[in-house]
Amino acid sequence: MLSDLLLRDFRCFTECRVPLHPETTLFIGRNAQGKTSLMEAACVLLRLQSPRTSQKGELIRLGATTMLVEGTLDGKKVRCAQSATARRLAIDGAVCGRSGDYLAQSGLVVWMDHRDMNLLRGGAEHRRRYLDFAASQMFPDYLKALRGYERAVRGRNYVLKRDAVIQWRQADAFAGVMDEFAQVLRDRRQSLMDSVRPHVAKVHHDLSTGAEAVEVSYVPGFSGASLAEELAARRDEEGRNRQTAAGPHRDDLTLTLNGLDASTYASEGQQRSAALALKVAQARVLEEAAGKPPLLLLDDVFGELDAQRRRALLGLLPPGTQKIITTTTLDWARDEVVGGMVYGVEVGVVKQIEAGEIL
Ligand SMILES: Nc1ncnc2c1ncn2[C@@H]1O[C@H](COP(=O)(O)OP(=O)(O)OP(=O)(O)O)[C@@H](O)[C@H]1O
Repeated sequence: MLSDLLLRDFRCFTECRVPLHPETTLFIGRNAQGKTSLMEAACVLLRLQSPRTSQKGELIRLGATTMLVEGTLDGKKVRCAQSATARRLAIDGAVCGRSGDYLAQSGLVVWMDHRDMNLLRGGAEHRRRYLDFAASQMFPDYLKALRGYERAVRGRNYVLKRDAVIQWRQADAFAGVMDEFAQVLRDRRQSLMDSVRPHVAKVHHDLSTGAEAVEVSYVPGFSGASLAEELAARRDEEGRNRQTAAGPHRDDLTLTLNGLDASTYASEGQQRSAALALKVAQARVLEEAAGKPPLLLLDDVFGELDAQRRRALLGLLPPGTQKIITTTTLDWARDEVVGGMVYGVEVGVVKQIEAGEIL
């Protein structure tokens, strides 16, 4: 459990310390007051990544040079300080030189927001990000394979584009490096989706009327035993297109509703339920893997749902899950957050709201 959070020079916050509730912490405020930034800080602290940006400099408050996020996780002090070029991580005062060591000890996270609809409607990169966010929390070797693969495929694409006559020996050398990483990524993503698939079907069944069947499948971006061999066999195509034709960077997920493509066939409400089901399934699978539920970060999700689906969603989350929720309106929350902590957020300042003020 993350029992408190300190932000210094993070986004619009100069300094802010917030005790968190073991179950439900709610941040309420108008748009652009800093609600999402608070949750983002929790995500950066536990996973060293933001679901909003890959540009680390964006997290640092304008005018400052370093940001700090700190918290108490299961009794341990975790700390992430970052400038535009360097990052310092520490657990209980001991510096962690390698992010892998830090991540192995920091907590698990599932993030849900309105952009989850992109899992259905958006390009394959959104679904690959879903795979990466979960798989990197389940498999210790995943991030190393992902970073290694991404570096190699970037290098190979550069070689394919660079010269009028392609230097195939160089391209093949990169393919050799990609091959091993690609096997790891495909195995882990397949194994993740084997665990996720039954949960998605079940959660979606419970969230909707029960009459619709949702199925999710993993579609690897290469099919044979060796990626290098597959690329060698597609040399003509790569020569024409000047980019790497196969590999995990082409992986995707397909979602069907009653056997039909959910991205085109499903209604908006059905797509929303399918996206929620994917995220709840992620939480359940992470809990199965770790033996304890992840921290759930729910950014303005509940306001968009009708009361029935809201209750259904809350009931489907792993029991005892710690949740941080943001909302612009308390209308829906009066019943659901009884017993939790509620904070008002206004231009980077956070103030606790007492129960009497809510009701
Ligand atoms: N690096 C930064 N330095 C200073 N301010 C920033 C930085 N990055 C973002 N902001 C500002 O922080 C404010 C809060 O943004 P945030 O997304 O957290 O708001 P929010 O309350 O979640 O809004 P919404 O309800 O619209 O999602 C915005 O005005 C944004 O422009």
